[in-house]
Amino acid sequence: MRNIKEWGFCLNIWKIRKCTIPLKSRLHLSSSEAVQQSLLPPQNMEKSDDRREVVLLATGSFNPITVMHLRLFELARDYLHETGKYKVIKGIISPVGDGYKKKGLIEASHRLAMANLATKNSNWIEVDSWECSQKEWMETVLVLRHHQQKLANANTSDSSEKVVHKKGHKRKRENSYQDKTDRCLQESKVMPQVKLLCGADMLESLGKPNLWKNEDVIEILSSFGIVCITRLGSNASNFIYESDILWKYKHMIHLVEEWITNDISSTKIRRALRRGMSIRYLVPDSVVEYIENHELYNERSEERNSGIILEPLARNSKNS
Ligand SMILES: Nc1ncnc2c1ncn2[C@@H]1O[C@H](COP(=O)(O)OP(=O)(O)OP(=O)(O)O)[C@@H](O)[C@H]1O
Ligand SMILES: NC(=O)c1ccc[n+]([C@@H]2O[C@H](COP(=O)(O)O)[C@@H](O)[C@H]2O)c1
Ligand SMILES: [Zn+2]
Repeated sequence: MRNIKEWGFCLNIWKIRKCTIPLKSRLHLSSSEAVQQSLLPPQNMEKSDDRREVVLLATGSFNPITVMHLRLFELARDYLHETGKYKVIKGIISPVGDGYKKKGLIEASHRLAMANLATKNSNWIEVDSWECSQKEWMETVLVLRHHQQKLANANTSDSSEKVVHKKGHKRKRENSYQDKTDRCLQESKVMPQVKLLCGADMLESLGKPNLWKNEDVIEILSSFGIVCITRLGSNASNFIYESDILWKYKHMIHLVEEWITNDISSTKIRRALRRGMSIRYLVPDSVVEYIENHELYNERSEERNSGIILEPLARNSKNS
């Protein structure tokens, strides 16, 4: 754990480094002169990338996963990259646990398996089973915190590995001024930010009484941020305008327009399956095959949790 003094130290060094960049022009140095004087990195060194690294986390039922769920990630990544400020390093699909008690929600093991099949060909989207392997349904803010913490842990172990490596080479510089500075700079820059990825209907659900706690919405917005993809039937920008909380944190919401509109939803996929209609090209082929092999989604599965109150509603109305 870094103490306040050390953070202050990092900040000062960062300020000093920032100041060295315009220094080059003030001193009228050529690039090679500046390199010699360590003001600029040499040409053959990798250019520094100031973009904030982002991990996109999509939560939901994925009952079953559709091609639209996968599109959300591609749209969000393109959008964030186009801002020039962010670099998306990973996408995570986190299916909700069975304790969510949504009508028609089939077992998490099947939803997880289908999501794994659907993302098999992606080199950046993965599926995480942590949320759905919990005994009880959990608030989305806890899932975001979990993944942010995981990144923080990975980051810390990365930097200790670097120290071990240096020790191995008998370069015991880790306590030196330069080393501390480099580690501070690396850690504060490298630490990626988890952001919640959702469709406009999920954003609108934030306003439903008893579904989300106000403090959770505030934490999601202020500590993580939301990337929201427009969806037919929802008006995200109007919802942001009408909600005082969302309006206050609108700078933490990235609204992404899907121009190639497509009204695919898991509800419609399940409906088609109940009616014996094809779902080919709406979900990946491997998922179609999995559904057929396991005979998922029928009249009976649609009645699962029927008459049971959705867990967040039950929990929040109990506590209010
Ligand atoms: N066509 C779509 N456009 C935009 N967002 C979508 C679309 N389909 C799903 N999403 C988003 O994907 C996330 C997971 O959604 P979910 O698993 O509920 O899928 P769904 O298609 O909405 O399913 P269901 O019909 O069962 O509610 C949510 O944030 C949802 O808004
Ligand atoms: N209070 C909360 O944290 C809260 C409330 C409602 C839904 N959710 C989440 O939003 C997602 C909604 O998924 P569906 O659109 O499939 O119902 C799920 O991941 C669910 O856990 C979170
Ligand atoms: Zn939905």
